Parts: sequence; C-alpha cells; structure tokens
Amino acid sequence: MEKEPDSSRQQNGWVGAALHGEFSDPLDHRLRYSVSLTESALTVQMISSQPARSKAVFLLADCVGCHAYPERDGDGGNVAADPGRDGGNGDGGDAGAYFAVYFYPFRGRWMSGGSARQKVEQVFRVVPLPDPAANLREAQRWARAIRDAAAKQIPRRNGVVYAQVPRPCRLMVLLNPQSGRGQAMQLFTAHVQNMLIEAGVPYTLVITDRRNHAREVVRKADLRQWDALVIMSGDGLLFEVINGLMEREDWREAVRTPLGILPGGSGNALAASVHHYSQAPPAWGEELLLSCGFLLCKGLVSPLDLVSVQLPSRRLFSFLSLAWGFVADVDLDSERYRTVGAVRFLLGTLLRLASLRVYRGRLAFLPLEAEPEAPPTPRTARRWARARPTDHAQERPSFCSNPASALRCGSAPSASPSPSASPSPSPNNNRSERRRGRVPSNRNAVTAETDQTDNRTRTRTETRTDPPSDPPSDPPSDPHDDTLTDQKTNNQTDNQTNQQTDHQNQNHTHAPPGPSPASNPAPNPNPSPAPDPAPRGPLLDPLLPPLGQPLPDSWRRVEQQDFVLVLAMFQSHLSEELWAAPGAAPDDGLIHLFYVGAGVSRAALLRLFLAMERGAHLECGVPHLVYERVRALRLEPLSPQGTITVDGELVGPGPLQAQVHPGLARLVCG
Ligand SMILES: Nc1ncnc2c1ncn2[C@@H]1O[C@H](COP(=O)(O)OP(=O)(O)OP(=O)(O)O)[C@@H](O)[C@H]1O
Repeated sequence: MEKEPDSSRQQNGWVGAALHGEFSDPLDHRLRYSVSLTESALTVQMISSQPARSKAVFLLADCVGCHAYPERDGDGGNVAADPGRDGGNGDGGDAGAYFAVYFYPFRGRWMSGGSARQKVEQVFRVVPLPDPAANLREAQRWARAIRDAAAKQIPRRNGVVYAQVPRPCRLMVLLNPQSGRGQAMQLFTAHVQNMLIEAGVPYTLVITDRRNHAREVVRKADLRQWDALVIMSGDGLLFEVINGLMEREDWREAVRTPLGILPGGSGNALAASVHHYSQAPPAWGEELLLSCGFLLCKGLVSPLDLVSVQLPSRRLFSFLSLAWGFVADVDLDSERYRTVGAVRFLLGTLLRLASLRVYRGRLAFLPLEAEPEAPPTPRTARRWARARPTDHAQERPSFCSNPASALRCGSAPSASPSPSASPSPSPNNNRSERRRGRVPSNRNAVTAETDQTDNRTRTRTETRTDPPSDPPSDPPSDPHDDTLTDQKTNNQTDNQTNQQTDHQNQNHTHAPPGPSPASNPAPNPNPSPAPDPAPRGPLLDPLLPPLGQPLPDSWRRVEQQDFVLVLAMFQSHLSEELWAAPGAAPDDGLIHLFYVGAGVSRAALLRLFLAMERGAHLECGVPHLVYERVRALRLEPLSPQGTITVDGELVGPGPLQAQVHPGLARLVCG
C-alpha cells in the first residue's frame, strides 16, 4: 500500500533524486495530486483517496513532451462553465498555471487482445501563489525537468545508447493525399499533427499533387533547412524521395538526411518494418501510425541500407524490395482495389492463385559467404533457417551506436511559418477546449490505474491542439544532441507548426539519372560491402559487372529456370500484414532473397502466404521455397510473362542486377 503524501508540505521541490510537488486537477480544483518525478517515471497519486486505486506510474520512455502554460484571460475562474473547478479551496484559479505531459504507453486494446500505444495526457494545475508569474515559473520548472528526464530515456540495444538530450530540429513532411484510401491528410491531422506539437517538433507540410512531385521537391530542396524528411504515404512516395536525393549532385550528403515514415498508403511496408524493429507488439492501421509518430518524435536514427538496381537504360535506388513473378503481379493487379486498403493484397493473392503462372528466367546471386570476411555457412543450414525476431538485435550491435550517427538537429530555420497557414492552436483555443471539458482531468487515469504497465487498463484517447507556451528552457548541454524531441527555440510558440502546400516545384526538370551500368568497373574478385571507393562523382557498384557481361565465379547460378516468384527483401515487411524477411534489419547489409520454383501447388503457395503473416513461411515445409542471404543478384527474365517491381513500383521487364550499399541512408527508427 502506498503511503499517502504529506499534504502539509508546502514547499515543492527536490527530495533526493526525485522532484516532488502537489498540484490540483485542471477541471476540479478540489482534487489534488502528489506528483513525483524520478529519472525514469512520473508517479501521480491522488491525495485522500483509496490508496490501492489512486496511484499511476508513467514511464518517461513513453513521454513525447511536456509543456507549461499560464491561465489565460482569467479562465481559471471559469466556474460558471464548470462549477466543480473552484472547489472551495480558496485558490480562485485566477493566477494559476498548468503543465501538460504527453505519454504514449502500451495499453490493452479495448475489443481485441494485445496492446498498442495510446495517448495519455496528464495536466496539472500549479496551486496558485498570489503571483501568476511565480506559478508559471513553477509549471515551467516541472515541464523542463520532465522533458529533460524523458530525453534521457533512450532505448538501448546491447547496452549501446542511441541518442541524448533534445535539440531544436525541423521536419519536412511530404504527404500524398491520394495514397492508400485517400485519407492520408485526415490521418495526419487526426493522429500526427498534435503529437508533433506535443513533442515540440515544428514541421512544414508539403502536399504532393502529382506523381514525381516529391522527387522534384527533394531534388532541389535546401536540405540544410531540414533535420529529417518525413513521408506520410505508402512506400511509393519514399521511393521517389530516395531517388530524388540520389539524383542530386550532393547525393552523398543529401542521402544522409534522416528519413521518417508515417503510414498513409495501402501497403506501408517500411512503416511496418520500422514498428517491428522497435520490438513493439504487432500493430496495424491507425495504431501503426501512432507508433510511427511516436518513434518520429523520439527521433532515434539508424543507418539504412539502399540497394542499387541497374536496368538496361537506368538505375534506381531501392530501400524495400524487388519482386518478379507472383508477388509483383499481385502488387500490380491489386492496384485497382486500392480503396479497400491492405486487404487488396489478400484479394490479389487469391485472384492470382486462381491463374497461377510460371515465369522463365535466369537468377544468379553473390552469396554472403563469398566474401572473405564472412564466416562460411553451410547452405543446407541456411536454406531453411529462420532468423528469429530477436536475432537481429545481436546481428547489428552497432545500431546507431555512434551518437553522431543519430539525427543531428541544426539550428531553427529562419523562415517563419505563415500565421494564416499555421494550424497552431491559440491560447484561446486552449481555453475553449477546457470549457468544453476536453482538457482531461487526470482523475480517470490516476484512479483507474495502479501501474501503466498493466495492460488491462483502458484509457480514453484525448486529442489536444493547445500550443505549448512555456518559454525556452536552458540550452542543451550536449552539442551533439541527436533527438527530434522537444523544440526549445525562442520562437517556439509562434513556430510550433507551419503547414503549407508547396507548389513551387511543379516544373522542375529531372536531373540526369545515375551512371549507366557501362560506367561500372570490372567486378572486384574479393567483393566487400565497403562503401563506394569514389569520394566524388556517382556511386559505383563494385560488386556488379556490366549487365551484359558474364558473372564472376564467386557468384552462384540457380540451376532451375522456371519460377513462380522471386522476391528480394531489404526490410522485414512486405506490407503491414506480410512479415516476409523475419531476420532483416534496416542496416544488416543484406539482400534477403527468396524464390519459389515451378511445381509448387496452389495450396502450398497459399499456405506460404498465410504463414508469412506470422513470419513463419520458412518453417511451413514448402520445399519449393528457397531463402538465401546475398549481397548482389542478377535476374534475366526469358519469357515475356511477368513484371518486375522495385519497392512496389513497376520498373519493366528486365533484365536487371542489384547490389546492396550498407548504411548508405538513414532512417528514423526505434
Ligand atoms: N497527388 C498525387 N496524385 C497522384 N499520385 C501521386 C500523388 N502524389 C504522389 N503520387 C504517386 O502515387 C504513387 C503511390 O503512392 P504511395 O506508394 O505512397 O501510396 P500507396 O500506393 O497507396 O501505398 P503503398 O505503396 O504502401 O501500397 C507514388 O508512386 C507517387 O508517385
């Protein structure tokens, strides 16, 4: 049983390593809370209630931000609107100040099993002293302390810390309003916008109005203004952005701009992968969006492999997948069912199964063990081995291990957002929110919960559009801060959000594509995944001979020439539902190559795709399925049937070849 706090204690402040204080409820001033902040948690206990039901513990690892603000226009005395607010405690409310803390803990789902991140907002009213400025200072002190403590709650992998204290930063959010079911804008407004405000992360919204718009925007953008480029769409828009970055003259620096993903499409494979890498329980739809938004606010950055794909007339850069045969056909066939969302892939799979085809072609690859530094792995062992979800943490001990490789935030951009375009809520919005009772009382969260790790607790999700108004906190002590969290600029309130549509790039011409395959040197007999040897100029693919030339002996040729599908995965998920490469990590330097030979039955193929939802397809005993971990591959279709897709985009009939470039780009990850 928790000991009741000493309500006679007048002085709030530090006691040992914890900050203690007493505050009242924003809606009912009679309700008072004892609040304690330690380095890892905020503990809220209702004073004078049943102890067993009165305490809530919120982990700071789940906190995206905290803001202080004053009582506006004497709003605290809004007794008429809410008679319970001035609960006869004599404080009147006219000089009060508040701080609001935003958590996204895992909570049990309302209807189904499992848990997902859900918003919990805690708002506290500083029990007023006669001086409003003193109350505000106290609220600001708490907000700052909570932000600083939350910023230190950085996930560790194998004991490695990924990021440190907060710094100012700025996002460009590229949003495709046509992606998925055409609801990306509504989803962004409903789920992401407030979260970014809560985290103090200003952003500029660029709404794409046509194919290749995003590609043109990033090709000519002044990237010094942006600390991350965020894609709110499906995987197709990110494919455009990556290729736009790689088309720049300064591609080498440009492609280091951290990339964030927010699922707004129908497949959302990278978003599902990013969520999976954070080791969170599976999530779909809006829960996946909330998870990716949370990870974006946390702002940790991982290296991201890119795969250079050479076609006869052009070269592309891929972050996700390369598919030929069944998977590519399903992807393209199901485009017409886009409005049903992710279910389109299931529909497409069933339809394509009904008219199963065989695709004739030659497949060759450079296996992982062909490299001198890689330990030899018996093929039989690899062939059916399934890398467990937990394996990849061990495989990549250097996940963002260098703090300098995490997101570096620059100074706040000078451009001010247009006030008319800003969705930033005004202080008055806050007042009316409270009048409507939408500023939450903490009572429910505190009384309904004994510990936030208890997944049985249900919490109503609140939205809040009130801007933070606490002034800049102390500058961060670490000049190499790497997180997106907690904007701390002098113009924080005014610059919270800048929402604008950018139509300036519509007539931009394409930069020339990357080097032609013919410009590649002869293959390296001892290929290594080391970075491109050329310090300047185009990125070379040292593992690949020119497309028409024979492959080196270190490559392995697949004997069979009749396939049902060839699928090369560079991330864990092929869609929200399909966990295609269970052992994949964003920076594992690998192409996860799967192929299914002709002769597989429809039933076996269906079984395989159903098992893929659980990442169990390598264990479901379909002998036609082969899995290889490779560095490069070449695919030469011999029959006119079948298309090839790269990251879900149709690229033509082939031939093509590809090689992985480990850690070439950077990904906002968890
Ligand atoms: N305003 C727009 N109108 C039409 N097409 C657009 C627009 N903006 C971007 N596009 C194009 O739409 C294509 C599909 O977008 P995207 O892949 O992001 O969504 P999706 O196909 O719904 O999702 P997923 O790839 O996850 O299935 C992209 O190739 C992009 O070039």
